[in-house]
Amino acid sequence: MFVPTLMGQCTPEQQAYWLPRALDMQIIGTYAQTELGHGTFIRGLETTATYDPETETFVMNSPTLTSYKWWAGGLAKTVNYCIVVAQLYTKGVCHGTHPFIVQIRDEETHMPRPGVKVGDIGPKLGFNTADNGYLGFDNYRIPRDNMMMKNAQVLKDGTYVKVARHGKATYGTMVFVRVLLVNEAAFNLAKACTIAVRYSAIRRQCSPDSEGSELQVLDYSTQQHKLFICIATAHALQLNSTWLWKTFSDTLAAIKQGNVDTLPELHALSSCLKALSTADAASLIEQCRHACGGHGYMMSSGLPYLYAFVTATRTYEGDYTILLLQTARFLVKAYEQVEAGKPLTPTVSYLSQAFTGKKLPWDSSPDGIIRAFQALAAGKLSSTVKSLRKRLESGLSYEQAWELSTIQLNGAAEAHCRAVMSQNYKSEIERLTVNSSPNVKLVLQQLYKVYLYYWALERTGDLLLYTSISESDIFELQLRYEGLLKEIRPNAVGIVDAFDLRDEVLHSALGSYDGNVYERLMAEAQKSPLNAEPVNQTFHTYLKPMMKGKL
Ligand SMILES: Cc1cc2nc3c(=O)[nH]c(=O)nc-3n(C[C@H](O)[C@H](O)[C@H](O)COP(=O)(O)OP(=O)(O)OC[C@H]3O[C@@H](n4cnc5c(N)ncnc54)[C@H](O)[C@@H]3O)c2cc1C
Repeated sequence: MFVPTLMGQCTPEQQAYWLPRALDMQIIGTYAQTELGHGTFIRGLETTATYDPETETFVMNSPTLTSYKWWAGGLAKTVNYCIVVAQLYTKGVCHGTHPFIVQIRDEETHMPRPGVKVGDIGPKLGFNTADNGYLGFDNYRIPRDNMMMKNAQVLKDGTYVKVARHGKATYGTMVFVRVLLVNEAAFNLAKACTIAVRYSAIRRQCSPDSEGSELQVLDYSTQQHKLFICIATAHALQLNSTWLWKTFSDTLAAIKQGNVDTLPELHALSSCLKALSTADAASLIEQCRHACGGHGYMMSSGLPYLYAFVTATRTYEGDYTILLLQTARFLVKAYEQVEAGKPLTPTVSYLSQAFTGKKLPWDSSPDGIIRAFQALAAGKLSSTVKSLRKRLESGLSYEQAWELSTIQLNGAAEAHCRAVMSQNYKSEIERLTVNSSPNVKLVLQQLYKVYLYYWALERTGDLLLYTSISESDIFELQLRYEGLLKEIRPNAVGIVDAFDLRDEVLHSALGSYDGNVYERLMAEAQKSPLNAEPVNQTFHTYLKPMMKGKL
């Protein structure tokens, strides 16, 4: 976030000074926005930057305990500079939050500068090799030029000037980081499925008949149900991240031509894709861990580390719920546009279905299922808007009615995102496999079908509400899904090998290419410090005295 923010929020002159220093690692920086007391509610941040025209400096202060910056990566011990988001005061007026470049440590001695209080926030669920830190200021002065002045400036005499431009630059940093996160979710999920699928081919457990040999656990239908959706989702997320990047580039090109119409759609898409991809990846990595039984609980499996890493991405750079609610705001506006007979942008054009007054006829083909997901999203949105309006009619304010409807709004946004992801996944596979061999095409089609069937079966209640699907259709779909798992099984190891992840990258005793699971588990166990001596001191200090009744 440090470098992208320098790119997005600095004037060209500021960039010319700061970017080379950051890119050459002459300075190391982080992005400190979140405080002990506020994360999501950015307007509630309490750190202040008060301009003093006498010295042409900003005076940074942390007026309360809750105003301390909290969480920034590398802040505790590593970085010497920091982008700090603070409430800007000049001429006695608060102009809201703005970013500042703040030197927090001496460039030679690395000592914290006088007036800067910096430290480590302590152990976390994961990320324990990152020194996430806290930061407070006591009348700490920074030069006026260190305000990042692309979007607003404070002149030497303290006059505040807002630079009129639309949010292109801010969108740039935000969407860039979200594309990275969707991509990273795909990459980490691919690692987890490689580990779990390879291990499931090595692991044998139980035998269907008392005489027969034990089965590879990958042969069990329930194991395939746990794992093949993980492979399909890793593909879906990867393809959606490249699609999002392309949509972003197209939007930037349109903005250059003066057309900003698709900006709200891009914002809505990047919000829900970040939310869903990080949440799906985290829960499916946990599913991969379940699929590896007890050994999956070992740190040496690599899975706990992957889970701890990815589950944090659901929270940072926009919490899951908050991002879905942002998408929901866009969807409600789109719904109102359909009502008013106005045209819609491409990813929401399906919403017009909500106004037909009929259930969508069920069609179990892949395109039919995608249309059903769209009908489901349109139906959910429509009933959410009804709830919202009912609450407004009862005399509540818009914000009160909105708040009471947020559970449904989140559901509608999730359904919309699932429909978008499904559609992109299928169309990207079709586009990319035009010249592929029939066998490659077949396998990739099987995987997107797994994704579609899996989510249709997960949402049968909604499908019954918004499409004409019947009990026998669901029964039929379930059988097709189970049949598909059996078709994928012979290729499962080959498909995860195709992620082409080296052992050094997987870092897992269970998932190495050679399949020497038990040898590697034992070798890792030997590294435990407890195995360094035959008798541990605690025996003499505590156990023996207790056993001999002499404690
Ligand atoms: C590993 C990690 C690294 C991080 N790195 C950085 C960093 O480098 N720099 C930085 O500045 N920050 C960083 N963060 C902080 C991160 O950005 C915040 O944790 C995140 O923005 C959420 O804010 P919060 O923790 O204050 O949660 P809160 O905003 O307090 O949310 C708590 C709960 O309340 C819900 N909630 C909040 N507001 C609403 C609302 N209006 N409506 C409905 N529900 C609501 C949320 O959904 C959530 O469930 C990091 C966090 C983690 C975990």
